Amino acid sequence: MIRITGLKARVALLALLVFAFVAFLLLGPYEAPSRHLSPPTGVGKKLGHNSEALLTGHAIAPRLGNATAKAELGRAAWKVLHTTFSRFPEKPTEEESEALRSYVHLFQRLYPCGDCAEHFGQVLAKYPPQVSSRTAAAMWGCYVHNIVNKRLKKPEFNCELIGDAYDCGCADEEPAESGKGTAA
Ligand SMILES: Cc1cc2nc3c(=O)[nH]c(=O)nc-3n(C[C@H](O)[C@H](O)[C@H](O)COP(=O)(O)OP(=O)(O)OC[C@H]3O[C@@H](n4cnc5c(N)ncnc54)[C@H](O)[C@@H]3O)c2cc1C
Repeated sequence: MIRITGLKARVALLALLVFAFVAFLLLGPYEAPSRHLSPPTGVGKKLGHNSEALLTGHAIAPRLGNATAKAELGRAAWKVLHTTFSRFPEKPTEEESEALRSYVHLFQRLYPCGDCAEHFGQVLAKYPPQVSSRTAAAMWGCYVHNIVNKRLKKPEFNCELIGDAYDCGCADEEPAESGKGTAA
């Protein structure tokens, strides 16, 4: 047993006990922190019922919101890719062909959907980008998109129609303004 002697030590001990008692009254009993982080006040309100999964790092991919975002991203990405091919020169320089090859490989590496990017990487390894001409690039793009379609059990696209399918509306010449140059 510890014996406390001396007036100063007793006063210090008393002060410590009073402090602990006041702290208990103000803060309540001590709780060991939970292994799971709880959302900071207000976060749950903003993020809805997924907030816990988001903060603890659990996958939220199976949820509908995420699947929808993945599909939207895919549609937009394919559109950019196919339209890029449709605007590529029919007779590219070596440097232009190299630029397209790099673009496709970087597109794959940086694609924001990780599992999509991983699978597309395997497709690229088997079927490297065809960059010798606009037609070659467009047909290649159609072919690899069909591989992804097949994997996702989506219908095959008829690649003979690819030529008309991707007109970005970004013609080189500006359309003549109506009324411009006409007699008053
Ligand atoms: C590189 C890449 C990899 C992907 N990998 C995955 C994945 O692993 N898992 C996943 O869930 N999602 C993946 N996606 C998304 C997926 O491919 C679709 O974009 C998404 O599911 C939406 O499909 P959708 O039916 O609206 O049509 P999309 O496949 O997005 O096609 C959009 C439009 O393009 C046209 N089209 C269809 N096929 C072709 C073709 N062969 N050539 C030219 N035009 C065509 C059609 O008009 C179609 O409506 C990937 C997307 C990209 C860009």
